[in-house]
Amino acid sequence: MHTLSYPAPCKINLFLHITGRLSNGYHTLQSLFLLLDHGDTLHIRPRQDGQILHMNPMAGVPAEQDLSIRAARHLQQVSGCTLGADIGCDKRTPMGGGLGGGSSDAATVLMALNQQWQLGYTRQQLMQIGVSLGADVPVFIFGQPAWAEGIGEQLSAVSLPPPLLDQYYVVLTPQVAVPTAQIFAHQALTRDSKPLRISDFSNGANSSAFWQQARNDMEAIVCMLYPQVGETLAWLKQYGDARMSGSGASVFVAVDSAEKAEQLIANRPENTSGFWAKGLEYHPLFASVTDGDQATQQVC
Ligand SMILES: C[C@@](CO)(OP(=O)(O)O)[C@H](O)COP(=O)(O)OP(=O)(O)OC[C@H]1O[C@@H](n2ccc(N)nc2=O)[C@H](O)[C@@H]1O
Ligand SMILES: Nc1ncnc2c1ncn2[C@@H]1O[C@H](COP(=O)(O)OP(=O)(O)O)[C@@H](O)[C@H]1O
Repeated sequence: MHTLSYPAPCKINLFLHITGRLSNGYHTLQSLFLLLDHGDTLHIRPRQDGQILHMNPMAGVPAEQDLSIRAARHLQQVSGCTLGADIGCDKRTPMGGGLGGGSSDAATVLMALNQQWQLGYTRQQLMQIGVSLGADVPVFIFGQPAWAEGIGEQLSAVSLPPPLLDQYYVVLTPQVAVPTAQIFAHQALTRDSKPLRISDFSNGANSSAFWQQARNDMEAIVCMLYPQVGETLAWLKQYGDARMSGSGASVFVAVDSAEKAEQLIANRPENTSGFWAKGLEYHPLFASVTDGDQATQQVC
């Protein structure tokens, strides 16, 4: 079989509230995830000998630790499949940027190999397989704008009002990698945000009242520990209601035209990388996974 190419879009968190901490150290949160039409491309070809190999490992990420390789090995293990895969990646999503690049790579590998190895797992099953690789993996398999609870894996589809889907998201990433675990572990992190109800969003997504109470609880700590993030955020706030995505370091703002987005990218502060993108209603691989309750029979 030939090598096939698959997109791995990035995400932004339109807001992120931390509502508590579990006994295993993980945090309960509420967030609104939006996938963007910008991201990595994975190149995947099945192997008959069962090996799973990375064709172009990234500097600083040994193949064994790469989430795309870990996803393929995990899927092989849980399915008992004897096939392997060659995996390559064109990396465009900044690493450690709060844009879920690694998690999206993992999700894309799970969806692609589910097809190539003819495993027949449903969306729900693949999401369960994905969550053990990272809290952010299921949302990419879910594949739609999502209201997230639990550790980020309990997902409900939300229809975003047209302004949120039609806008142009300008995303800037200062040259600093923020370790997610460090921020979640910080003693000064807000962990007691009052839970919102999904109906607050469904009824109020168009109102400024909803957005005034929707923040990113990790933003203050990240800006304190990594001043470049605070500076980039302050710059972007000149142009709208800018926020940080996830645990940073990326920050974003929505503008209403591609021209404005281009202008912001062209004038962005030194030592930042940037791109603009639009929100996705569906992950490009959404239709490749079935929603049925039962998996179809495995042929691997
Ligand atoms: C903060 C968020 C928001 O979308 O995204 P990123 O900024 O990483 O993209 C996610 O919750 C991150 O998800 P993900 O990056 O998959 O996290 P994991 O690999 O599962 O966990 C990394 C570490 O973060 C902490 N962690 C993660 C998720 C969570 N709900 N509570 C936590 O306390 C744990 O200490 C864990 O060891
Ligand atoms: N395929 C991958 N792409 C990006 N990062 C990866 C990948 N595999 C493992 N990692 C590791 O995961 C860390 C977090 O990466 P990433 O998912 O891009 O950021 P975030 O969790 O902030 O959204 C990286 O710093 C890197 O060490």
